Amino acid sequence: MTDDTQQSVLLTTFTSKKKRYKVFFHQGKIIWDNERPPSAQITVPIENVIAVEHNVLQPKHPLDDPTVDFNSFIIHYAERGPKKVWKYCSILFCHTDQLQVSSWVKTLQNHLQTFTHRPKNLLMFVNPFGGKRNAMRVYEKHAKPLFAIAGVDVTVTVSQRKDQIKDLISNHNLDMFDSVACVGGDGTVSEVFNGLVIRECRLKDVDIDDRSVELPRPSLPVGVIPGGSTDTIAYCLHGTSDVTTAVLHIILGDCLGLDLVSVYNENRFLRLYASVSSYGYLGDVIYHSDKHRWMGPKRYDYSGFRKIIANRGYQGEISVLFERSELSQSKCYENCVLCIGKDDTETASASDIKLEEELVWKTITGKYFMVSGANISCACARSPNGIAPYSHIGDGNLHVVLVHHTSLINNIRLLLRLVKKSGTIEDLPFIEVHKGREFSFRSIDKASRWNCDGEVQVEPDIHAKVRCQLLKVFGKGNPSSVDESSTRCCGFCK
Ligand SMILES: Nc1ncnc2c1ncn2[C@@H]1O[C@H](COP(=O)(O)OP(=O)(O)OP(=O)(O)O)[C@@H](O)[C@H]1O
Repeated sequence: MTDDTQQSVLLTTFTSKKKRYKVFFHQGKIIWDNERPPSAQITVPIENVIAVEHNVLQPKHPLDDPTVDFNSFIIHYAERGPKKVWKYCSILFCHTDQLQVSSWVKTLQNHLQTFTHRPKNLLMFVNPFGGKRNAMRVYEKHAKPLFAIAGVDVTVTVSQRKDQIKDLISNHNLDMFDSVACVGGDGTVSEVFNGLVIRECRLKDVDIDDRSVELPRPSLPVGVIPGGSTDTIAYCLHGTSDVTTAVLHIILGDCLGLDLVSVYNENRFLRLYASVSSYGYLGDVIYHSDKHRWMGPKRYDYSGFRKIIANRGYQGEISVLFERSELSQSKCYENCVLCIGKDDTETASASDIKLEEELVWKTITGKYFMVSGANISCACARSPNGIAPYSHIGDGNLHVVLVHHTSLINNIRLLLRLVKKSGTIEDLPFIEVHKGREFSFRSIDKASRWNCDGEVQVEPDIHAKVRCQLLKVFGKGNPSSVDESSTRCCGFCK
């Protein structure tokens, strides 16, 4: 915000729904009294305002044109509600003096124009196949009207096949867009992320199969609107899988740097993932449940039950490139200092040089129920703490979670712990967690598959490497709720 816009002051008494309001605008905040008792004030930071416009009166006769009412204006804004959910709000103010109204409209619109980080031309992908197969309805009902109010020009593409989104993004000219978004589950988000990075490598002539190269950062930020079955990525970015919250974050334009993990076999690049790659139990579940998609999200319960009974453990050798520093028990919340510290490329590379010296490989061999490389906590509505509660979205590390082969009872304890609000799976005695930058896995004996962002990856022997904040995503991060911050607060985020 420029100094001029920061300094502007407005004070006018307006009417709204036959009630008089003293409305004040100063230092980037619009303030008015609450309509209903208790008589508190409503304060809306200009950063949360979506649009300001003169009111348009709808004609009494359908054949007449709507008319602009220069005596009233509407402020459209976003407000954080309870349970981490944001909601859309609006208020209409009227005044007998048109000059008063136009002065407010002009001043506020001038402020909004300084928010150049907000998307104007958005490329939107909708996956009609994922989740409950209602992504198009979700878009039409919850996203389209808000984008229209915000004046975002949205170009919608409905995917027709698996990998189409990835192919379109990686091979087409996207110069006319300033951002990309999707409505879908983790598989759809993963296609968008993979498409953008593959495209950037093509444009910058970077050999993506060479694990040692720095992968170039795509410039377009990505919006993630949940429309799948688990929606882990959306949940971890916003602390909720509420659609309106995700849409409002795209409109408001705040961005976070998200780590991505690149996965290779011995010779070439396989894919990038954003949430988790799991071998063993969850690999078996995704492979089995993919054949029962007709069941919808219930397929995970069905396959989960079948595969927990059938699990006999998988032998494997895991090597982790890890930091000597301790595994910090800090959760990743909004304004997380640990992630913000990695935001600046220069700072990141300086600390990288320092840390390179402290990085060491360790190798562990054993029999496992499940092996996971979690890039984020992987919390979702079903699992409020996720598989790796202390994994951060942009700190350049992943958490390798090893669940040792044990009894069926213990496996069930693990699943119950995953769905519980309190406690984490790390408290269980048969779980081992290693924080690292890279890991590789080699299967011994009978092999399972990997479940990468909810997609089947058939090659068992892989190498995975975290790419620190490779992408910008729309969001503010997971807001900490009172009970969470009072139990185990992030030492870094405080
Ligand atoms: N039109 C389509 N027909 C068939 N498959 C599609 C189509 N569009 C996208 N896909 C594929 O659908 C798969 C599932 O999508 P997605 O991951 O979004 O939903 P989900 O699996 O229900 O959700 P989640 O991953 O959150 O559990 C992805 O692999 C995606 O590539």
